[in-house]
Amino acid sequence: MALAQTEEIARRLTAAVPGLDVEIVKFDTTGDLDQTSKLLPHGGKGGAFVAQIRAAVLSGELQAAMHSLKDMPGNEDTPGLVIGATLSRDPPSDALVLRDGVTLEALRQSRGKGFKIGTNAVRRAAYARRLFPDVEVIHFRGAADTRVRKLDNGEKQRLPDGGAVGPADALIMARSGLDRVGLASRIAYEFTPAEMLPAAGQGIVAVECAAQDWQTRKILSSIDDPAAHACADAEREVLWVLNGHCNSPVAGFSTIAGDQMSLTASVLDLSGNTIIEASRTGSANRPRELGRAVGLELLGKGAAEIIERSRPR
Ligand SMILES: NCc1[nH]cc(CCC(=O)O)c1CC(=O)O
Repeated sequence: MALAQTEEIARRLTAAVPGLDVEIVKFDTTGDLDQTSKLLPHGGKGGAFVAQIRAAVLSGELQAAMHSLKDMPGNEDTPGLVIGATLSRDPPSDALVLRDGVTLEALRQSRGKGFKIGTNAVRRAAYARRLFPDVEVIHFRGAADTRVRKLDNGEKQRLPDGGAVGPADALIMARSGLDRVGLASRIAYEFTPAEMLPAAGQGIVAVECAAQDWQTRKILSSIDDPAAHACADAEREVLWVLNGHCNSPVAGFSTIAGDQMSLTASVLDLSGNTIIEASRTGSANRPRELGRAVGLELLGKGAAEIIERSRPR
């Protein structure tokens, strides 16, 4: 998936800047190699996948780095780096993938009783428990195609403690991720934002570069999508205000209509029993202001306490 996204950036750059020579450099991060452990020991999802690549941009070894915006920590900045471009947003929704023989109907009617849903995202797990209160959510990770293969083969997922869970009956995954690896046909159902609010930045590919590398910044600005960038700013401002961490179920999703932007964000506890939501509309030209207002409203409703309870120590 990461390679597909990077190739897309390269395609857009070559189209926008005639004569530009783009070389793609692949990184095997610790996070990629370790498919059993939870991601937290590496410093969280962002820590695992992002730190090594960022160091290469800061040292000048790379001019730019591709990130899924959703995976970039929203509660801390990397000094010296900026997001030089965000590509136009792919569909931000989460999707349900089922093994042969399972139907959405059966899941809904049973309230999930007797079924196992695989995901490693705390936000998807919390929303899954709200939608299907009796379901068992199991830890499931790996590349998108690997996860689907494990589902189809009825394979168990190994856990860091040596145990195993599964097999899964269903998975919840990003629709955009499934699209990018050619598995869109496996989408049995696409959750609406009302059912499962997307993660901040979901579906947006970001290109990061050195703040002082003006030449690269100029080149990247030619592939920047201002609407996606504004949504990214609004949604990430919520994370910033909440000091949200990678183990906290936080969602944030904005849309633009004309000169107005609407932003909804939520904070859940890990069980999905508690949910706090805030929704506002404001000027699309001031996305951070809107993000700040929504974030502060969530704090006013008690979001910080829920977030701190799930913070890894
Ligand atoms: N954590 C992995 C990851 N990072 C980005 C996406 C795809 C969605 C996106 O582009 O935001 C995925 C897969 C998934 O969440 O199922």
